[in-house]
Amino acid sequence: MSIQTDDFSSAPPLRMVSAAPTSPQEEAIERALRPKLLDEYVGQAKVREQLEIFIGAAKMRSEALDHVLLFGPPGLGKTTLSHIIAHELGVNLRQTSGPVLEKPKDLAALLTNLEKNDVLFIDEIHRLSPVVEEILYPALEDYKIDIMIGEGPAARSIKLDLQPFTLVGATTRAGMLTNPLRDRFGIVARLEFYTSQELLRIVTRSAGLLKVPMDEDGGFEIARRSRGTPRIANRLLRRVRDYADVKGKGLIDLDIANRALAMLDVDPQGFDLMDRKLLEAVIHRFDGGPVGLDNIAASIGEERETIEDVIEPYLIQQGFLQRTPRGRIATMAAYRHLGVTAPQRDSELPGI
Ligand SMILES: Nc1ncnc2c1ncn2[C@@H]1O[C@H](COP(=O)(O)OP(=O)(O)OP(=O)(O)O)[C@@H](O)[C@H]1O
Ligand SMILES: [Mg+2]
Repeated sequence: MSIQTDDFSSAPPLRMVSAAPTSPQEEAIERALRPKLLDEYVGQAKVREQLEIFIGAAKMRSEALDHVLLFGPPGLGKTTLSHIIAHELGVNLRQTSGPVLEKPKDLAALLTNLEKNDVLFIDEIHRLSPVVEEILYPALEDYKIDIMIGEGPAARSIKLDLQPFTLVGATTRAGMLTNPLRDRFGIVARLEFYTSQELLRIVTRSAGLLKVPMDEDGGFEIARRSRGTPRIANRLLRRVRDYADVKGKGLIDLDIANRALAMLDVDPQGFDLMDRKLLEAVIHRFDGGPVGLDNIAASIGEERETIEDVIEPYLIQQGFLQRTPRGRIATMAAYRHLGVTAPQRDSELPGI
């Protein structure tokens, strides 16, 4: 089927519930709201319990913690957790990211500056270039690197010993890591979407830090419409606070939260315009699917990667979309949510 994309070519609206940070100010606020201790880190019980034990053991033996891979959709707390790990270990954290490390010497400079048992955090580790990744293998395994000095015939390779250190790698895509890299992580933690109760604890804590008056019903409404994502919960809290200040008396209660979230186009399920656009496209343009990712991307004018990393995981987790070998399928829940009557081929339709 050929797809007309013209009518969707306008820039996508700024996503209220986009999971990525939208501005430098937002990043600064995020830093301020970031929990610093494992005990303050809400949810992810399994990951927390494991880390508590492994961090405790490493400290007891004065060893470097084993390398840690954190993966999961954006905004679930990977960067936060990497800072907590360094803090709990009582060591320095050096931070960089896959795309920033262009040359082997960029990584070598970082590695040789690490002190004993320090944490090196590499965000977007699936985007490391192959030549940089090569340097990393012996560093991870034996705390050694091999680097080339000089050029041409005079070039020679030298081996350098490193201090023992912990690599914490973060990625939204564990599937895009090469096998040799993945195999070098002793601790692999998958972050899950948060429950509404967990998000309520997070927004309540944030409201306290930001000195925003909020009652429990108001907080819960924000929590349950935050796509299971702390970053979105904190963002919605700030926008609902603006609404409460201007349209109300400053207190975030259920009524204010409902009105503010409706104004922000976040629906009762926590879906925003892009979520609805995706579900509508699958249902109306592709008869409910199965439809391939590229066709969806062309139809709604979004990058394939954004759909895969940001939009789709929550829709799938909530049971509105299914990923099958033949493509994406809208479930009965999606039809119901959009108020569309499902076609008479129920036997083929998955879901409830
Ligand atoms: N478990 C948690 N408890 C409390 N707050 C959290 C938790 N996880 C995340 N947050 C809050 O959510 C915000 C976003 O988290 P963070 O930046 O760690 O996400 P991320 O997974 O690194 O996202 P990205 O993939 O975009 O880098 C932080 O400012 C932090 O305040
Ligand atoms: Mg991050």
